[in-house]
Amino acid sequence: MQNKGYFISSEGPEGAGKTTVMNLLGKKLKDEGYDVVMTREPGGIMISEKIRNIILNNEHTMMDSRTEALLYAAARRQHLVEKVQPAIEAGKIVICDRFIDSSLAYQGYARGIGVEEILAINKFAIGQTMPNKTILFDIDPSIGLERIEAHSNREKNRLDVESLAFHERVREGYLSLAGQYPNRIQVIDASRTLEEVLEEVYIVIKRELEIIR
Ligand SMILES: Nc1ncnc2c1ncn2[C@@H]1O[C@H](COP(=O)(O)OP(=O)(O)OP(=O)(O)O)[C@@H](O)[C@H]1O
Ligand SMILES: Cc1cn([C@H]2C[C@H](O)[C@@H](COP(=O)(O)O)O2)c(=O)[nH]c1=O
Repeated sequence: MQNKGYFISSEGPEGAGKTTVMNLLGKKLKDEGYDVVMTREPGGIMISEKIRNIILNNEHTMMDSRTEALLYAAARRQHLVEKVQPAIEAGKIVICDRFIDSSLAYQGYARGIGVEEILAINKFAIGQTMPNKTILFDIDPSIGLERIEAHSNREKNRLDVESLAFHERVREGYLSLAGQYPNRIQVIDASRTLEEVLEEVYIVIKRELEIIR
């Protein structure tokens, strides 16, 4: 019998450690024999990476908030149909760095467009496909931004350079979503060491995988 596919998303403010931890998790699961696809939003496939470059370009300071929200949704749609859904249907585990909750937290809450409106355009984009489990890396945004300053060699993008107040609203938005969807969204304290965070995420995901397989 073919394995059932499983869809995991990781979420959280800038510099929370999502990419680092989920890459290590993906590697651990692959070593155990799981068929894992690592991907990210916005991006993951050519068209969506191109949209990513438009959204995050520091020169695009004039971008309207609703244009931004629609571009994220468009990138999500293409990535979903081209990469995520086929992998899930083939019985793979998909680990996606950010998904719909990023739009709800960043565009819905922090930009102030409203969660219901962002949900509506995203329902159009994704239909019924939602993550089975979402790991929310919760951290004080000032710590996350410090981590990026201190260690990360990646360039700061148009969203990174928003005010601290913006990033604090992002965090509040995420925590509110976690309250609304407690079965799907698992909050993890991401301010701890890398090893501690990885261990907790691993335990959560293994428990889920053992239930479905
Ligand atoms: N638990 C941790 N403690 C200290 N530093 C960490 C921890 N986790 C990750 N880092 C470091 O913090 C920086 C940001 O991590 P990472 O890129 O994984 O975050 P992210 O949540 O994916 O960020 P973004 O969404 O902004 O791309 C990296 O330099 C990484 O090595
Ligand atoms: C999917 C998605 C992302 N964002 C923001 C969040 C980050 O600031 C960037 C992506 O950069 P990362 O280094 O890959 O984390 O985009 C958003 O505002 N809305 C979204 O839907």
